[in-house]
Amino acid sequence: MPNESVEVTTICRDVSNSQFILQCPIEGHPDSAADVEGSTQRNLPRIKILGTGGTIASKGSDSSQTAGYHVDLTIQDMLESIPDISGICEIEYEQLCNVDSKDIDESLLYKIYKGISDSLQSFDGIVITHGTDTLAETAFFIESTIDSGDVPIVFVGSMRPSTSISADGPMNLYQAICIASSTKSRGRGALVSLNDQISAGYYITKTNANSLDSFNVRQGYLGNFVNNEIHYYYPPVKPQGCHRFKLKVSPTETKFSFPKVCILYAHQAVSSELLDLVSTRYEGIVIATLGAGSLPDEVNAKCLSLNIPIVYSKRSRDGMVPIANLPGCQEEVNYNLIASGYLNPEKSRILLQLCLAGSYSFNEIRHVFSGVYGG
Ligand SMILES: NC(=O)C[C@H](N)C(=O)O
Repeated sequence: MPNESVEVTTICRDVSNSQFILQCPIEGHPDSAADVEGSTQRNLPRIKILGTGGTIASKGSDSSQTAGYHVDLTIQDMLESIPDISGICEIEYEQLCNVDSKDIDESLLYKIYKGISDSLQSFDGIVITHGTDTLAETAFFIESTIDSGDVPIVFVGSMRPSTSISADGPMNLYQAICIASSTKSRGRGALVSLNDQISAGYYITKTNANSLDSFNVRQGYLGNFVNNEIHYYYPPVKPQGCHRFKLKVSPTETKFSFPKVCILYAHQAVSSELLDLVSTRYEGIVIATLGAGSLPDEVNAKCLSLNIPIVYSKRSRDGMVPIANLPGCQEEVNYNLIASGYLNPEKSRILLQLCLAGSYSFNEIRHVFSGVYGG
């Protein structure tokens, strides 16, 4: 398997004005029942919070507004909305950006990657506040590119803006900080903490556009947060078959970009015309196929005729695309179709981009996807 470094461009980090350190007061926090074993007044876990925006950092114009609000809060504002955590951990925070997650592009993704990588050595846990719409993609990218060792990386967002009645952001943020501070979270990689549940960033999907219980993970939640207690159902574990890519910063470049991969959504009467339209402009294609890899014969034939990797993913939220459902002869040299396994289209897209950035061959890409039972 190739393990070449992926060349990426460096970005200009201008965060010198947005770094703050909250000093831990002498007295411990009376409510600090979260599992932060070993923490003492002098030896609390050090947590880095990286702010990127999202609904958790948003304000509406009145307390009943839950749509059409705007990003407006900094990390500092958000920390003011949660109980005193100075008895639980020491906090340092950095505002990487403040955007709706629809605007998390490759440069911001890389900025988040860099913010996490730079913090791993000096912190015991990292929390990333993020919009929920694309949070799962960022978490997947981070799990695929960063070996965080023991350091938990906890993504958190909210479904209601900060101004709403029963806003969920403060509780979610508080829980994420406790989870990142807990020794129980060590060795679990990228986690997502939302609505009292803890899940693997590699597998989580946003499945509800409105509800507080917006994230779902068919592979199972890893744990739960109840009344300041963190309960993990399993010992520390990382996703099976996750391929780790190494990103390398090239100091000469100024903008981070990835090979272009698009997602096509199949439907009744889908035609190969779509493939004609995009195949000259993209280096790879992911198709949200019908069922478990099903497409009309004419579309399959077009896919096989193109000399770019095409990942067969699925419209169905759950289940998988097995290799056996791919058309054509898989023994053929230059066979360009890949089954996504359990990965949904948006995660397949990121994985394919990472493979293409490393100049992986069709076979090597297939091998990477086989980790999630595709290939
Ligand atoms: N709940 C949210 O965070 C949604 C928001 N549009 C975002 O992804 O930034």
